[in-house]
Amino acid sequence: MGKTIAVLPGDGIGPEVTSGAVRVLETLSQKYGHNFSFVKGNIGGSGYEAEGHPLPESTLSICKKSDAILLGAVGGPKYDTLPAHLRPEKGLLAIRKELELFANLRPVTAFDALLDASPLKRERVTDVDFIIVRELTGGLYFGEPSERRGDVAVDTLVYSEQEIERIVDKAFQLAKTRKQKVTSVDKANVLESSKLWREIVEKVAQKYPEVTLEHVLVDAAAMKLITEPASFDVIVTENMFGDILSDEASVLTGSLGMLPSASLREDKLGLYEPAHGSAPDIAGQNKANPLATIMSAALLLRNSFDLHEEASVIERAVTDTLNSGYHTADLSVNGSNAKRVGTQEMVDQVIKHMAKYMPSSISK
Ligand SMILES: NC(=O)c1ccc[n+]([C@@H]2O[C@H](COP(=O)([O-])OP(=O)(O)OC[C@H]3O[C@@H](n4cnc5c(N)ncnc54)[C@H](O)[C@@H]3O)[C@@H](O)[C@H]2O)c1
Ligand SMILES: CC(C)[C@H](C(=O)O)[C@@H](O)C(=O)O
Ligand SMILES: [Mg+2]
Repeated sequence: MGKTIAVLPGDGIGPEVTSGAVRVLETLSQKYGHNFSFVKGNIGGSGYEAEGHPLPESTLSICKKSDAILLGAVGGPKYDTLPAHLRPEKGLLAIRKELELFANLRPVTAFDALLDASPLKRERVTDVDFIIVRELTGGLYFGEPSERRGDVAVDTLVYSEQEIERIVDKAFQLAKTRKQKVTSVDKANVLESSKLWREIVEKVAQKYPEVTLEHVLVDAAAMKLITEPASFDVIVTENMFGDILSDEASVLTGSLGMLPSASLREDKLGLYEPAHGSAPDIAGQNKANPLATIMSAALLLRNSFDLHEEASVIERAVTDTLNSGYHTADLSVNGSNAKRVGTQEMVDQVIKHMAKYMPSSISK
């Protein structure tokens, strides 16, 4: 199958981790005879440096012509003095909005090899396997006005019924294929937008009688992620709550470098990126954990290309790599087989472990 993947490395560790994921995808493309082609585009601070804008027109056009998008990360202190509309993060928000990528899926899985890498007790993180469904194109990030008025600053939190309904429906659809439980997170004791959110969740839930629904206020949800993380299946929430809770949830897996994500819309085009940022503190040092981006590539194969076997080759190879003791410096792994390696060596190990699950010659 000829498929085009737009690759937007971005800033900081973005280029290091995306190049690793591209090597993984190239290996699969070759072994399965898929003929993937990769087209690079600029985004974020590097978009501004190369083309004067954090989301250049050329990048948007490449993405619109592609079958899927793989993104690294944007941002960094060297861009802090840019005017607000040229900041790297604006490029990321703009691509999500322009392409209507309203559903951000962030799976949180505790790997056996990393149960002691989390600061929580291993009993607590054993069996952690949930997914955060974060609304991605509404809420405080996009509401107008968002401005300064003298010594006052204003941001606006807006949600329409339709925006809530489509993300909540996505969450229930997913729950049907998993453990049949949805936890809706809001702040309905205070916010009007959350009251509407809860009403719509109740309405959508009626279509899915087989799925158990619970409502949890966001402050309590932040606590429960630590005290009862294995009790969750699908968590659905608005944009900013989802942003904050997903970084918190990453700690259960051992590192922010372990959390992949898929940003989806109604058709097959999707944008796949690690949940982490550009990690300026370790950029360019071959220290970044590439697994979140590699696992995002697996989500790309599953969601945009329906290549489930190929996706599971990646997922099994990641598990085997970790089981063999290989890990990057962000993961505290101490067993007798522990081997600390750099970004590129970690990618090499994943590719090595993929070999045993792939056909030895081109089969399609
Ligand atoms: N999707 C994105 O592009 C995205 C997401 C979050 C933050 N950002 C941007 O990134 C910049 C830095 O933000 P931050 O420092 O708050 O968050 P960050 O996620 O970049 O880093 C937080 C901490 O986690 C570590 N870390 C993150 N990813 C890692 C990986 N793959 N391997 C090993 N360690 C990793 C970093 O070294 C750092 O100590 C900011 O400009 C921010 O706006 C971008
Ligand atoms: C960089 C920033 C705009 C972004 C967000 O808040 O959505 C990031 O934190 C993320 O989680 O993808
Ligand atoms: Mg975030």
